[in-house]
Amino acid sequence: MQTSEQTSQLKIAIVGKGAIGGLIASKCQSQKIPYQLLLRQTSSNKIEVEQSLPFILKIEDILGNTHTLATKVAEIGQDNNFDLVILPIKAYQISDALHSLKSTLLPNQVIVLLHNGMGTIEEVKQHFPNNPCIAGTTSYGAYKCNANYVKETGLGETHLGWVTPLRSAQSAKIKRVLASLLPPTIWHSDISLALWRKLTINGVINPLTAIHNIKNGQLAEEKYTEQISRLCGEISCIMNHLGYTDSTADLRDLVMSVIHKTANNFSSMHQDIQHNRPTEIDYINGYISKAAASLSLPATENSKLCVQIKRLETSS
Ligand SMILES: NC(=O)C1=CN([C@@H]2O[C@H](COP(=O)(O)OP(=O)(O)OC[C@H]3O[C@@H](n4cnc5c(N)ncnc54)[C@H](OP(=O)(O)O)[C@@H]3O)[C@@H](O)[C@H]2O)C=CC1
Ligand SMILES: CC(C)(CO)C(=O)C(=O)O
Repeated sequence: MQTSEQTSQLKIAIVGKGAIGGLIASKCQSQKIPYQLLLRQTSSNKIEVEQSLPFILKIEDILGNTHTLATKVAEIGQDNNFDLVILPIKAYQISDALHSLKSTLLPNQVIVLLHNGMGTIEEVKQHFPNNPCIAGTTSYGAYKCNANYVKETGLGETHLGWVTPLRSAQSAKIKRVLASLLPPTIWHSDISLALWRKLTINGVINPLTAIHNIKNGQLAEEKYTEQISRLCGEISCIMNHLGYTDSTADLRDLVMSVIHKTANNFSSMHQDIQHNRPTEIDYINGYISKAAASLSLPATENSKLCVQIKRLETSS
């Protein structure tokens, strides 16, 4: 395959046509970065995927302006004409997507994980031990109104870092391009710390808002204070064993600041439960509980939330 390494611009592939994927596509389009969507066939894109026709995606930006994208598409696993592939999909969807990419992905192609939760880096290392890999997290907000319409609901920031580095001049170019997609972008030499902090935010806000059927801001009420502290305590203990210094108070302050900043949001897990969709609980509190068990540490509060969310998933 001819990559664009020595020639012009990087070519980007985006897996799916979801909320965050749609936002990234619109940023590629506006910055004239060559990109395509890698889709699985569904009733809403069967013709485009089968006949490689452009997929029409409308993006409403934060100012309310609508942009119509006619995006190039390919079926996931059928095309590898790109330098890096971004996976802005749910954590529990990563395994299937990696499986689809397995037969076509070349060892020099970069994998970019961009989702809530943790545990998928291990899946990438298992399936693609030689591929360069970047992991990240974003606090941008986007909502998929229907199969072809994505609304940007909040500007945020993006944290990225190499988990398996690419040792070539291409690396700086990749960093530059990714930094322009969901800015501002903070590059980390150890992305794990940023991922643990985001995991803490999602580990507290997401399950509690889903269980109590409330907006993020309602978690500032005093009746949740002790439980939030206990959850942060368990996570801080794990992080300290992994060499990070964040205390219970540091994590609680971080979570409370996001509760205040996103007071009017319904968390993604709240929305998943309300719409009878699977949640990312296994990759959030489930990951925390497993990490605790592997270090022989307690995670009673996190495990309890897993059980409660699983119950809601099966009853909805
Ligand atoms: N939306 C938001 O505001 C935010 C989301 N996040 C996180 O970002 C991640 C992505 O979220 P979001 O964009 O909302 O998710 P969406 O559910 O909107 O999008 C997921 C997309 O992935 C596609 N997909 C799933 N599996 C595959 C596969 N095997 N092959 C090809 N395509 C696949 C889906 O395709 P199909 O259309 O075929 O179902 C869908 O288009 C999540 O971890 C979320 O928690 C983080 C911050 C904010
Ligand atoms: C930060 C937060 C909690 C914002 O709602 C989020 O990431 C989510 O809902 O998944």
